[in-house]
Amino acid sequence: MHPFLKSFHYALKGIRHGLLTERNFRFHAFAIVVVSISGILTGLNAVEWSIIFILFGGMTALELINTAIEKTIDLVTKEMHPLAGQAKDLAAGAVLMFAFFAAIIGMIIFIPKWF
Ligand SMILES: Nc1ncnc2c1ncn2[C@@H]1O[C@H](COP(=O)(O)OP(=O)(O)OP(=O)(O)O)[C@@H](O)[C@H]1O
Repeated sequence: MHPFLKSFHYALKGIRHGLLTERNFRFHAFAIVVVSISGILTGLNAVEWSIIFILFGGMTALELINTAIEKTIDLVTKEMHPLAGQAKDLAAGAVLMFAFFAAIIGMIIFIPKWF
């Protein structure tokens, strides 16, 4: 297989693994479907769709990175260690920060169109 196709294949394997095993990733995938249907029904313009797609990409990418960090820490140590806990909490905090601001942006885009 061509090296480029190989990396693409591994990346798809990672996304598939996330979908099959990570509850949070499945939640984000579900949210993408719900927001996309709402966007179609609401009638967003090109700029609004572009912002929404950036949020979809950012949110799912961050969730996958968070999972990768969790797995790396679990590989490095099975012991309880304050640094391991902090690293996991920081990665989870990064996801939460993005999700919080994504929700605010979503409200800024959708709410004025509904009322
Ligand atoms: N090796 C460790 N040392 C210290 N604290 C840890 C360690 N592993 C996990 N923790 C603490 O427990 C929390 C939850 O850990 P972890 O995310 O691995 O469990 P989980 O509940 O299975 O998460 P998820 O459902 O997202 O897979 C971490 O955020 C961290 O605070």
